[in-house]
Amino acid sequence: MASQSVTLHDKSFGIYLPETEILNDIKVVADRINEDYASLNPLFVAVLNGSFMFASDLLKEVSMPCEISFMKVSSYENTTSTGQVTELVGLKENVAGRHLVILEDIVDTGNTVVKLLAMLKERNPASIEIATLLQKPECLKHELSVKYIGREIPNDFVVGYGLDYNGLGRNLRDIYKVL
Ligand SMILES: O=P(O)(O)OC[C@H]1O[C@H](OP(=O)(O)OP(=O)(O)O)[C@H](O)[C@@H]1O
Ligand code: HPA
Repeated sequence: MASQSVTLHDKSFGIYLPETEILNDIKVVADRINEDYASLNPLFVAVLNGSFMFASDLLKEVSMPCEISFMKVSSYENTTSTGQVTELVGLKENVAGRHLVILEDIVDTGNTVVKLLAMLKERNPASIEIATLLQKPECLKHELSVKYIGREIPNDFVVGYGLDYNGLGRNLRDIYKVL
């Protein structure tokens, strides 16, 4: 049973999406990916740190042969995007000719995925799509087509299920929003 509220650093958060709903959303995304990539041996590129839980639960529902690797970029301090995406931890795989699916916990301004798309496109993959657990459509600053979206949410800062507030909250099984 999820706690109704949590306090992290100086902020309180109330329950927003229980784990059961998160897992249902992930199953719907995974079913679509299973259909679209049945014979394509996709390479999932999970964006650290936040996407680790989403990547784990999504991959358990993916039924075709596939691979996964991880990249790390960072753009957030406190609860606001700096607009700068830095700290790339690279991908070792040769992605030329591969079908890539970027895995994100959340697309907010879109700064992170736009930068990642540019970095990855330079390496000539056969295709690139984005799968995100959450998207905040009101916050998007880029023309961006996100093919797989678990759920659209309003512009509230959320934590849990991999998402953090200054490092804390990633371990929560459920998603909470700032009160
Ligand atoms: O669409 P955007 O406005 O770029 O926001 C989304 C990104 O911000 C968060 O990552 P962050 O840079 O905070 O690193 P983290 O995953 O380590 O928390 C989140 O995990 C996304 O990667
Ligand atoms: O709402 C959010 N919560 C945690 N990390 C984030 N990164 C972008 N938006 C968010």
